[in-house]
Amino acid sequence: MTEPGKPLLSVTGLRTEFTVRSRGSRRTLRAVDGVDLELHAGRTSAVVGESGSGKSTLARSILRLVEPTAGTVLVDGRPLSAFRRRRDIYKDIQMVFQDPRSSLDPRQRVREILDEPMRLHLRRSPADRARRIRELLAAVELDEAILERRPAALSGGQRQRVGIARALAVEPKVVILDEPTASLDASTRGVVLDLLARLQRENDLAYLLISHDLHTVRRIAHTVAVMYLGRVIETGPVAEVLRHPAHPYTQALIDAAPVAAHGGHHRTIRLTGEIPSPFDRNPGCVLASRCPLAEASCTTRQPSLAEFRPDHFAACPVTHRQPR
Ligand SMILES: Nc1ncnc2c1ncn2[C@@H]1O[C@H](COP(=O)(O)OP(=O)(O)OP(=O)(O)O)[C@@H](O)[C@H]1O
Repeated sequence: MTEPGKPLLSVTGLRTEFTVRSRGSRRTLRAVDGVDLELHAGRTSAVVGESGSGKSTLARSILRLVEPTAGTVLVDGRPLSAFRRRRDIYKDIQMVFQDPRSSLDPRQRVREILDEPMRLHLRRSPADRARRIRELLAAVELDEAILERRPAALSGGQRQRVGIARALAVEPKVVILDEPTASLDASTRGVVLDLLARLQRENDLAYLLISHDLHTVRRIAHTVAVMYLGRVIETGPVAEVLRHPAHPYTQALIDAAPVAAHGGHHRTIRLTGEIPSPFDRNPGCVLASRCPLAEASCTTRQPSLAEFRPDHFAACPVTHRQPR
């Protein structure tokens, strides 16, 4: 896809497998299956998909919270495997979590929550850190009175602002936003999304937005990758993919949240059944067992991403062939 400049984060062929006990034996579950992704300064790439599609495992693999089985991750051209200690990664890549109630230490006051990442990752004097804490509070529009409070004494929106300020404290290049507004009510959600967009512009941050919500994706993302059972099945600029979804799975996702289509037209796709167990894969397309358009070859050959329209890629030869 045409993007300005060199990528800040580049993921190639990322695969993450878990060995789990199932029906009395040890089996391998492939949660992320050959994902490629690029993030650019000042831009947001979203990853969407149903629960279980592998979005969180992808984020955790990038941060090395789980060890990937294969693939490479480069930050500003430098392989993550070359970082001596895992925590050195967090100087460059930070994460904003879905639920700040569980990701913020309930015993710490906000001042300690914001100071800790700077103590761990930056060599700054206490006076510098205190100045930075004031800057961070102003950036996320919180009052300094909040510094002496603990997370339980904050509203949901205030807690998530603290989570965002903590992520920005070390001046990272890349921020992974894992469902950043899922725990917030509808009115706070919009305010926090606007705040994230402003902070991105001001700091030239690259965001990886993990979400199942196409409204959020449409609001702040520039590009989107749709994941299903560990694979990216469609990717492209957000407006283009939402208006002209190529893959039956993306079409079904949009049908479930019609406002996100933003005036686009596509046939209505009804998938049958549930997302299958990641163990019961056929050698072909990951969607074949649920897809109304599936042909015989879909169960035997795994389709790869091919350009559907300019900058827009989809892994479905059936829709590529059909008149639209
Ligand atoms: N630590 C683990 N051990 C074994 N299996 C796991 C582990 N973490 C995730 N999985 C499995 O990997 C697959 C992908 O899960 P993942 O949580 O990445 O999906 P997701 O798209 O983020 O879902 P959600 O939106 O519910 O968080 C699922 O089948 C899940 O059960």
